Amino acid sequence: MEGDDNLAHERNKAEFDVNEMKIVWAGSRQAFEVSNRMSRLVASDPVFDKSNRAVMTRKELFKNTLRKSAHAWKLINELCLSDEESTIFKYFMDQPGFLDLHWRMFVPAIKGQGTEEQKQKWLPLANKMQIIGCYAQTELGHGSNVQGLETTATFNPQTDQFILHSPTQTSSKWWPGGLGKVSTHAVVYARLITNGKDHGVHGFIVQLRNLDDHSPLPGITIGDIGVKFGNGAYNSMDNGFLMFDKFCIPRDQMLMRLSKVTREGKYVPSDVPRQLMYGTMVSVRQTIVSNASVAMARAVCIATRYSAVRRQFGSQNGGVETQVIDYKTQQNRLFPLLASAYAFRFVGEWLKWLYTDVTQRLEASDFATLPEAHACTAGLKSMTTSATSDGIEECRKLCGGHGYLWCSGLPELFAVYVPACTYEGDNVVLQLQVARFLMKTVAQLSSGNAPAGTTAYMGRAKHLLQCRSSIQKAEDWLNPAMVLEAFEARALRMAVSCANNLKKFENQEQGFSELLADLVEAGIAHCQLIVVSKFIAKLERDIKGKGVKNQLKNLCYIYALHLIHKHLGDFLSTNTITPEQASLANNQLRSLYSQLRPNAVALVDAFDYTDHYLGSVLGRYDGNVYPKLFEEALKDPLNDSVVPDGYHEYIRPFIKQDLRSARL
Ligand SMILES: CCCCCCCCCCCCCCCCCCCC(=O)SCCNC(=O)CCNC(=O)[C@H](O)C(C)(C)COP(=O)(O)OP(=O)(O)OC[C@H]1O[C@@H](n2cnc3c(N)ncnc32)[C@H](O)[C@@H]1OP(=O)(O)O
Ligand SMILES: Cc1cc2nc3c(=O)[nH]c(=O)nc-3n(C[C@H](O)[C@H](O)[C@H](O)COP(=O)(O)OP(=O)(O)OC[C@H]3O[C@@H](n4cnc5c(N)ncnc54)[C@H](O)[C@@H]3O)c2cc1C
Repeated sequence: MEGDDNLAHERNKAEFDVNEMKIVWAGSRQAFEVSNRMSRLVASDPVFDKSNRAVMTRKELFKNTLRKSAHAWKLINELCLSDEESTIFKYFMDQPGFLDLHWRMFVPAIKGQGTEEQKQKWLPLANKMQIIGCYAQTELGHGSNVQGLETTATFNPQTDQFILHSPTQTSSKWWPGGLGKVSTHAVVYARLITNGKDHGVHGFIVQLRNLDDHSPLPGITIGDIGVKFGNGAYNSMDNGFLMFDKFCIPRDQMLMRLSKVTREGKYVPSDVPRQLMYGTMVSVRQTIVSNASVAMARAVCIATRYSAVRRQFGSQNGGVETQVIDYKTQQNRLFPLLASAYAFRFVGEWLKWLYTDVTQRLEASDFATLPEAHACTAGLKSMTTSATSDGIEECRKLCGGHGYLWCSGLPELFAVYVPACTYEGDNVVLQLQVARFLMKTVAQLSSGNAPAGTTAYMGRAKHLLQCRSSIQKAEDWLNPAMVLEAFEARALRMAVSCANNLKKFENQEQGFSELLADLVEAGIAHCQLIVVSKFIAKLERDIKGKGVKNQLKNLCYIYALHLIHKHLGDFLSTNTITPEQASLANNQLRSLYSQLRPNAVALVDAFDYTDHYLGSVLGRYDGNVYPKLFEEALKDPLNDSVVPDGYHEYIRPFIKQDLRSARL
């Protein structure tokens, strides 16, 4: 059977309304319409071609990214795209570049931390891209430890200026995207010093380059930090370094919405939590969770379509071979990833709601939910990006040898995606923030304060610490209350176990250091509970379309039960479930895989990705894999000539045994 016949046959088997599922995936009919229109707008424009990124030199790749960015900006203006449309348009451009940092970090940092006057001055320039900005926080010596940054901003009352200085090599800014070659400005984080006193890290708007000829301003040393992981991939981004040599900026360029420095040099501390200074990171972490679902879906779409096209073994007497998607091992690796894509989508929707809610509360000076918002954004960013990076690599392996080809789309996707485990907060460091939050919540349980939000379940500690799962048969694992209770009991017991172990240490910080590995596991268990509970909550909503809810139910329970299987040690060692109940979960999981199987291709079609966005020969909508693999191979520059360059110098001497003449 040809690839296109295979996929047509698969699509005919679907038991649900794919068009309605597309709307559930997008979040609303309007969101679907925008996403569909923007992705096709990008795909139809030859400037956004991505086919030769792997064979471009770094300079070509970078210049091509500038070209694409300029073209995108022109189209956004000509077509008067809304903010929502242009964000999605840039996303489907699928080319990491300075635009990401300008719009996702520089502009939000000014919006969140600038005074009204500062916003009035800087935002119109940034919104029209008359200035281009980046987010310069990380230094050569410190990234995770923000309080350890070394760059100084010393107030000089004589000139009413701050003097920015990099006192050591390790204080050089290192990593900011868009800094190396493009940005004219940056929000720079530096230690504020007034009257010889260090007030800790604060944000400043700093001009870096001359607006006439783009040269660095005197007192600024700047450049790109060099080639990063993978061909093409994130190398389109100019991650940069920056050093200040007593570089002066006016006092009104300190971002002063939170704390201030007066004309006399008096420091006026913030009367709101100083952590609001970290607000830009919280906002980006929230969007990274939604991005995780998109990246996971992309890899899964490629692996699912290819697994339906690919056949190996199983033929008798020359008949058709088995589609590899029919092997239970393939399903056991692939279907949980498909379920994870949907799970991350829905938890991303919820996190967006939570972030909007906390933002509104902060505007009304209600800071009560800030710790929860920080823990959720940090923990879910960590958990979903780790799972997605691993998932993309698993999808590559699911595609066998061809998955290793650049044109499968998976190597580049992995290389672009994997730094999400590090940027915007290292995943271990962020998960430890969740653990701290959990330890505080557990410590307060005896005080009578009922925990709220995502830790509300801890308020039922008495029950959850001693309950035994009442699962008796495999179908019981489709009972949402029973599944939730298992995840709640496991998460609470792991957190309480850490808290009890902490008590054994006289010094709590030392205890925390000793128990770091267990604390991370407790944080992950809590985050997995959030994802499962938000998926279950989604099922309780009104979901339209023939068979759509049924498919989502299957995906939800596949997500939950595969986690039980993967983290069985946690569930058994906390006595949350018995080995027999674990075995029933496995039986149910197998049954769910069989139910999902005929719908697998339609479930990835529901992502509505264009072939342009997928960028994969293996994941093509028409399944026409083999002829296109040949076409791609023939395009490789090595195939430009039949006899390769270097033959006469380095191959012929071997064959003719005249190695003395080889130019080694
Ligand atoms: C195939 C081709 C595909 C192409 C695809 C192209 C698509 C492109 C799309 C790409 C999308 C992505 C675009 C984004 C690009 C991202 C670029 C990355 C940018 C960066 O990385 S910026 C730098 C980020 N840096 C960090 O995240 C640093 C991490 N460290 C910290 O955040 C903090 O320092 C830490 C570790 C959380 C806290 O440390 P600690 O020492 O405890 O800190 P403090 O003393 O300051 O704080 C103590 C107290 O505050 C609480 N806290 C901490 N942070 C927050 C917060 N943000 N909000 C609220 N509260 C906070 C902390 O919990 C403590 O509370 P206590 O109650 O315990 O006192
Ligand atoms: C592609 C990319 C783009 C980036 N873009 C930007 C940008 O635009 N702007 C910007 O300012 N920065 C940017 N960064 C920097 C990024 O935010 C930092 O690299 C990140 O915050 C991690 O910090 P680090 O590099 O100091 O890691 P480190 O903290 O040095 O981590 C090294 C190891 O130590 C472990 N570790 C560290 N602290 C602890 C702890 N307390 N407990 C247990 N383990 C610990 C970590 O888990 C990790 O395994 C970017 C980075 C990358 C890779």
